[in-house]
Amino acid sequence: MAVYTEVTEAALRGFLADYELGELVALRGIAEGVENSNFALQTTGGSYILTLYEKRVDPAELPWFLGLMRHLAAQGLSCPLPVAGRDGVALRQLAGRPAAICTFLPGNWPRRVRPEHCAPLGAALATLHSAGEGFRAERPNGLGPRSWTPLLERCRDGGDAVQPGLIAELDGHLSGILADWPVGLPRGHIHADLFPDNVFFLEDARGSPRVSGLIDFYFACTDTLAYDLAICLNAWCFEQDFSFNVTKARAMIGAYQALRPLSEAEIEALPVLCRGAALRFLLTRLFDWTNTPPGAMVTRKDPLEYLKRLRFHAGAKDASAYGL
Ligand SMILES: Nc1ncnc2c1ncn2[C@@H]1O[C@H](COP(=O)(O)OP(=O)(O)O)[C@@H](O)[C@H]1O
Ligand SMILES: N[C@@H](CCOP(=O)(O)O)C(=O)O
Repeated sequence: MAVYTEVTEAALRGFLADYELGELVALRGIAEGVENSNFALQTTGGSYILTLYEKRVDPAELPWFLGLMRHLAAQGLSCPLPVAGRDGVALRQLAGRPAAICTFLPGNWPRRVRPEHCAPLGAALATLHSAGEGFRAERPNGLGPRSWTPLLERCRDGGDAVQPGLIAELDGHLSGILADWPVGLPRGHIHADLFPDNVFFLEDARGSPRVSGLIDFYFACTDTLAYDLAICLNAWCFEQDFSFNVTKARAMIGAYQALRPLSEAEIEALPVLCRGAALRFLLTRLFDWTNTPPGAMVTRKDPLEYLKRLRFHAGAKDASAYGL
């Protein structure tokens, strides 16, 4: 569930009075999502998304996220555009939370990823990376390699209850990844969570999917560009039995490279970037799994799905495992 904070009609009407969006028609809570409370908002002016930022997002970072989305949208990327109130301010307060209204994007995220989704996704990722150029402010990756040791420490007590021997195995992966982690690769603003549920598609007249929008920029940060590709390889290219689908990977990387060719160093680093990306999602999922009291407002996801991915990457000798 992802409506953690309820909004009364009176509070919403008062909030909307500060915008030029017309009158309230309907507000519907959106069950999907993990981090924030999201609502589909309809006014006489159109359709929007209202987001109330919950405790896991640092309010001090919201201007950076909203600024990045505004920049990307201005570059022509289809992403939510924060809507400003009459005073020009987009980040406001509602029901005791920081809140913003963004434009509504059409399309649906793919419940089942097909190879045909992967080329448009690769192209959208490369477009996002180049659209981010020129947005001056940087945001360090709070979930980058330096965070993984303390995160694993915080999972140490409960981890082996999830799977016996898990912590020792993760200790081994973590030290290997940190030892091999590349430095000096091209950097820029990355999405850092571009999972299928954050990418909307529409089908063209011939039934081929095309990306209609990218959402959920609240993990975005300034980091290694190829690491974003590694996150997508993890999130899009494994089948339900956790076998790796190299056809999907080839399509994704090929379309990415058509817009932003990878350097030799980036290609060489791909296996360790993929290992790191798998470990990052494993650790945050494991943390939520082991540290979330029953009834808390966090949607838990299975950490072991990422252990299977991590083992695949650990066995990859070089980038040929990804079809390169
Ligand atoms: N700009 C948007 N346009 C259309 N739907 C959106 C938009 N933003 C969010 N949504 C809807 O809200 C859901 C949750 O959004 P998301 O940003 O992933 O939440 P969270 O940050 O809590 O994980 C999405 O799956 C989608 O259905
Ligand atoms: N993609 C992450 C969880 C973050 O969820 P989101 O709804 O904010 O994309 C994972 O799968 O662990």
